[in-house]
Amino acid sequence: DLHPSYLLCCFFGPILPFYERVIFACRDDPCPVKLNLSVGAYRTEEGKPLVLEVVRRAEQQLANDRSCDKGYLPIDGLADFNKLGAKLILGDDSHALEENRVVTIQCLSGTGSLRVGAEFLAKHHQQSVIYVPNPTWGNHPSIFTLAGLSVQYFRYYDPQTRGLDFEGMLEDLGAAPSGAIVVLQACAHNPTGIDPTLEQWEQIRQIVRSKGLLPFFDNAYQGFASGSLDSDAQSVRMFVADGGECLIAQSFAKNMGLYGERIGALTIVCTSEDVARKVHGQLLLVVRPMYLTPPIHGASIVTTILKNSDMYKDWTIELKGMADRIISMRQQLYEAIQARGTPGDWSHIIKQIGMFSFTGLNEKQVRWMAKEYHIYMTYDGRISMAGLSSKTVPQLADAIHAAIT
Ligand SMILES: Cc1ncc(COP(=O)(O)O)c(CN[C@@H](CCC(=O)O)C(=O)O)c1O
Repeated sequence: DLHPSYLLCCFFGPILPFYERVIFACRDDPCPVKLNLSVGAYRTEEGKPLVLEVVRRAEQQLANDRSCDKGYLPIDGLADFNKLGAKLILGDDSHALEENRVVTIQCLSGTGSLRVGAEFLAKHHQQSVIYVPNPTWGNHPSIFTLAGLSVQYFRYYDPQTRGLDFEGMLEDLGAAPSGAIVVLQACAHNPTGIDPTLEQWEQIRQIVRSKGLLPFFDNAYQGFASGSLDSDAQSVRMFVADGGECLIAQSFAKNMGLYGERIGALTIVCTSEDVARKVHGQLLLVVRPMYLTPPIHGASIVTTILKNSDMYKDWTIELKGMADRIISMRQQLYEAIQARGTPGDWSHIIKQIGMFSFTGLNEKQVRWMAKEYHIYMTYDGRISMAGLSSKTVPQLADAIHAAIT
């Protein structure tokens, strides 16, 4: 009576990526003070998931609206959601929007947006090679491979400096075949927490355009990195402003706390209105046999908030509160490590941005910390800063100090 996953492992190798094994190890750990820093989901100072107040108000408004029903949405989702979501990432003054060169369809959060975009590209784009950062979000290779694309990597992280390997990145993008697709994380890079500067983004844009590469932005953390929706959209808007094509996968999981509502959107910026119309038709042919139409509730919440200026403002305040708490956790952890005199330069903890910090701890140290200190992070040394609190910072700093010395 072998567990099904064991059988599958026998035939297909370990079906659980390393971080899911970490999550199960943490779940099965009976220690009352265990600390789970492995999943990119926001937690409050009390360590609890957060439902934004503005989300609760939007849901209340929807519940009271007797005209709301639970009928099928169109294949491309809630029209108002698509329109407002596109403006959120592209900006109110986007020329691409004014020229009707933009196609946006509601998808199943960021992951679904990436997958639908990948399936579309596998079917219609002349190049099936897709370049992703090394390292990148653990799910990217599977999403693109299963869609039929061939995954390659470009250098992104320099373990020596614990910073961006910018020269290596430019060199690898420069060597990519013309037409290749390039995945760019718009902000708050997962797992490194390292983002290019605006000047570096401009150099990336120039090489992408000059080589005729197709940018596919993964915009999972807009507003969550800096606390500003517009600042975190600058990389995307820089590319769209030049009139070229790009794809953008959008998620409201983190920035609106709608993880389980699975609400996101795929936007494709085209070179003309006519191409946009044809792309829209082809996207419907991808979605219909995949999941027919997307879910209504999450889209209704987001639309209610984005449509109402007071709710939108309240959302930006709560969003900045989440981003600021994470920034404060970075500062507190850095100071606690410094106070312990832990060997090495730990300034990357405060230089990195967004949900994650790439600590530089190796797998052996990570496993030791799990065993001896009941602290769980992904084996590549990535910690979710959102999982920390002022109370648990000392526990982590002690564990890091012990693992290093
Ligand atoms: C860069 C990036 N893109 C897309 C997603 C997918 O988000 P959606 O919920 O589909 O909108 C994540 C979530 N990565 C998190 C959470 C989940 C997971 O990977 O198991 C993480 O890396 O912990 C991400 O980090």
